[in-house]
Amino acid sequence: MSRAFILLLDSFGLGALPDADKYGDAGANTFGHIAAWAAQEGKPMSLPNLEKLGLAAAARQACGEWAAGFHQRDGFTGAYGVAREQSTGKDTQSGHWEIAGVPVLFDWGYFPRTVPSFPKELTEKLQELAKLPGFLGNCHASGTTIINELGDEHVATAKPILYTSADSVLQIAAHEEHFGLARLYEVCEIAYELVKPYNIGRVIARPFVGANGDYKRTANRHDYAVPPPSPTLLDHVKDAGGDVIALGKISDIFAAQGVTKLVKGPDNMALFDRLVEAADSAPDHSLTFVNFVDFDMMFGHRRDLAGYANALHELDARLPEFMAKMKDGDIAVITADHGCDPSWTGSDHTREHIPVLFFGPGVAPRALPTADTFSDIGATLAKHLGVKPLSNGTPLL
Ligand SMILES: O=P(O)(O)O[C@H]1O[C@H](CO)[C@@H](O)[C@H]1O
Ligand SMILES: [Mn+2]
Ligand SMILES: [Mn+2]
Repeated sequence: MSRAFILLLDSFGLGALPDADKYGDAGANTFGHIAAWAAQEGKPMSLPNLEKLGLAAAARQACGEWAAGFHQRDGFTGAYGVAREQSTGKDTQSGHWEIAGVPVLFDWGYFPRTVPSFPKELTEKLQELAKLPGFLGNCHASGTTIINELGDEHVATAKPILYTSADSVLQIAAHEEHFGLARLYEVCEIAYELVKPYNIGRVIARPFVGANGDYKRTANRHDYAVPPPSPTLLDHVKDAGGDVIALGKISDIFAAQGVTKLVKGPDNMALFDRLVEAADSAPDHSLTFVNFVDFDMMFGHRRDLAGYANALHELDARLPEFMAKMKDGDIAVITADHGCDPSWTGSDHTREHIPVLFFGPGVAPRALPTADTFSDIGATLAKHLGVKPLSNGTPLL
């Protein structure tokens, strides 16, 4: 058997990158600040399985300090280190594509922090083509906050809520029942075509339900993402005849390029169930790639330290279940795509190192040098699977 598994904890950064000051993120540290908060609260974190793989030692490599409550110096079972981002952004697509061998070296388009945030030509055209009465929002916002602020007016007027963030995104929130889910998707498809000249990475449909100032997003989010500009690890595996199993939002992030099987799940633990199933059934020469989105969406952006810590504990507790399913010749890596420090100002991502924790029956435990690009992860897996080498990155093992 020769299979590969990528377990990506969306936003699980291990400390600011050397260039973080350019992003307003000098000193950001997703893991470090969660651990410090937990220790201060008198309930220090314990992630025995991740720590054994080298998580805490890797975090120390990134930021020079032990995370509060963590200190394992030997007895590791994984090959551990950290990686620096070569892409110019700190967004999900840049992080994932770079891991898969395609760093984003061009600049994404971003919408300014003004109100309105979107160019008039764009909103006018969208209003006309989608036959809408107008828009609400048209600003930078946190998605959960803005639906509660503007939800009543949206229901009353049928004007969708348009917003963006520090990412290269145009997000459209609308009520699933009053506005209609199919209608929201239709508006997003039109918007996806219209944002092309602005070099925007994704249009995201953000359906919600509820009434009277109390609204909640549903699991029917849909991302309309631009495809990676050149072949990624996923394409290389698929081209070599291997299965590429995308769990959670992976298929959206790669615009389905290189994906042979897509499995969604409502939350981290459901996705972990799907991962364990994939470990059982994925064929030889396959790549299984899972994105655990709750870390970012539910806790990082929401600046919820307790929720993030709890989600880490939950994931750590289930790792042995996955490990028990690994077969000879399998390799897995635990990593992330960027940071989203829940102690940081604002609600956006933070520019950080990501963890690189390789493990599996044939992986000799060791410390790895800091990787200069996330692509070293994909390059390592391409080598392991014996597929065409990636155009970026050097194998770490
Ligand atoms: O505040 P919400 O809507 O969750 O937005 C977040 O989700 C988007 C996509 O991951 C990012 O751009 C980020 O801003
Ligand atoms: Mn992300
Ligand atoms: Mn995010």
